[in-house]
Amino acid sequence: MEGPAIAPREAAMSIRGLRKAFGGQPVYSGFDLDVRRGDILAIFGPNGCGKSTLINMAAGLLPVDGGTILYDGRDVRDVRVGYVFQNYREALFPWMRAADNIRYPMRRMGLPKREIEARVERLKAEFRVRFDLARYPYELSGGQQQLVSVMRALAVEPEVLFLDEPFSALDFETTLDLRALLQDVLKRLGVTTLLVSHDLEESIALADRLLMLTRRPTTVADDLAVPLAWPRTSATLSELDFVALKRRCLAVFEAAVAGRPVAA
Ligand SMILES: Nc1ncnc2c1ncn2[C@@H]1O[C@H](COP(=O)(O)OP(=O)(O)OP(=O)(O)O)[C@@H](O)[C@H]1O
Repeated sequence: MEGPAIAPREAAMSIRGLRKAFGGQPVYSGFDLDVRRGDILAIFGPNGCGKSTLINMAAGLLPVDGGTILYDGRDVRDVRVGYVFQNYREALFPWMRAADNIRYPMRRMGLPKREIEARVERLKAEFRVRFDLARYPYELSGGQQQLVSVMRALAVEPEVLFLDEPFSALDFETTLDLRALLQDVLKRLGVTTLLVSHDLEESIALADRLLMLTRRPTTVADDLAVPLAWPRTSATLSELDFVALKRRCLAVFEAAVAGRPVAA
């Protein structure tokens, strides 16, 4: 029997009653969140409100103190995840050539060599890579290294992708290039993505949905759909809908930083 023409977009990720504290100071105390399959969710909020903590727990890198984080009912250990760290300099294995960095998680998965090479070639084409992947990370620019990190994260064909400040260590030109490539690939693959960014414009430009957080103990200050057409280009940033969204987000952010309620 054939499946439905349009796949149902039920919750891919479901967080219920999440609790986390550091040194007795609560970061999350009873936090809930649902993320639909294929959505790009940007998480934005004041410094230290717990954005990295949230995606690290969701990615299974950090234990929760209480509550559940499930992916269609599955624990994160049973889900293929990709993770791109902020600091590309520390994220890649320096003793491995770029291509071997990308192959590494696929080798760990036990994929056949032929499949590994096919995926490397596919990623090279997807990201229009023109530099030599036989080089070592130190022989590549920052943007090229971060691109290799992104390719490595996608090589496992993740069900969920976590991006923690993926562009923050890059110059503006490289950021724009990598952002454009990434949105293109993510939208085509339809991979559920959680993005932490300190840049409000970037968060809006890349997201289907923007989650604004409060100061600790962290709650949701606002949860906005970003119904702007894809692809989003530099022209998108001056469109009226974009500017209106940004204005609203700024008001929410200022209220969150000041610890006061947001005006309706
Ligand atoms: N391993 C840890 N031990 C103790 N405190 C921690 C630890 N990790 C995070 N924290 C604290 O928990 C809070 C949330 O940290 P987190 O890095 O998640 O915030 P963030 O919103 O990502 O911050 P930023 O905007 O500065 O990147 C901060 O106050 C931080 O100091």
